[in-house]
Amino acid sequence: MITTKKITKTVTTSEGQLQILQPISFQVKDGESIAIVGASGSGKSTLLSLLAGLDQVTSGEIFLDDEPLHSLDEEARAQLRGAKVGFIFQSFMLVQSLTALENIMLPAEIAGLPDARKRAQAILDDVGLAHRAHHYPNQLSGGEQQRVAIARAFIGQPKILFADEPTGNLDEANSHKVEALLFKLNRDVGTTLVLVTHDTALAKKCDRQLVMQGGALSEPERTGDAQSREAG
Ligand SMILES: Nc1ncnc2c1ncn2[C@@H]1O[C@H](COP(=O)(O)OP(=O)(O)OP(=O)(O)O)[C@@H](O)[C@H]1O
Repeated sequence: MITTKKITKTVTTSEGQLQILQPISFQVKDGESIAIVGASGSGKSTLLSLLAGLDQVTSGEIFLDDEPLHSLDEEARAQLRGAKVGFIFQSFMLVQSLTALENIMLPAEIAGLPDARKRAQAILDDVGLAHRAHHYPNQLSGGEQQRVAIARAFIGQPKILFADEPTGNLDEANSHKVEALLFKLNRDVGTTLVLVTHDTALAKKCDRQLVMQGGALSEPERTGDAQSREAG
């Protein structure tokens, strides 16, 4: 689903060029769940932005579902994101002037999918919030807002979902609900999951962890859960 070949990122600062990602190569299989972990400033969010096509690599190659992201311009990357990619952010990023239902319908309407309202209602039901359809984001708790954001990300049935600290703003109970939902959708819809997280419990539930250190990837670490699944 994702292949990166020696991707790097260099930014221009007032003190000159700064390489924030060293050459990084790895693969993510179809349907896999991956946690990108590492200390603050190690380059996790930068890597996620490149993988999701939100930003462009300085050098190297990235293939997303066989499409060469590195050679696409912004418009083509936006088109690819619209067709195949879902996003979830720590800060939910819901449109405050739209209800929960309308927020979920929005990407389906933009994509011109038929029955946007019906689909949105069904998925709102899936995330356990049918009774909140006509509430605005500021009338919902953080956990509820993140479940709306997950519903919005999944309405287009993305092949791959990127999440930056999806449980970062949530208490333990809500984190568990959001986690359960992400892995349920990963299983049921077959969506590949790529998460950046500081939450070690969430990272351990993924098939694999990619550990970032100083802008580079240290050896991928096998998770206990994945190993015991294999053993069992
Ligand atoms: N546009 C930029 N200009 C200069 N430095 C940058 C830029 N973007 C990122 N950096 C630096 O690159 C490094 C990696 O940043 P990044 O946000 O990817 O780290 P992170 O691992 O996601 O951190 P955190 O866990 O704190 O969110 C940091 O030292 C950051 O300050």
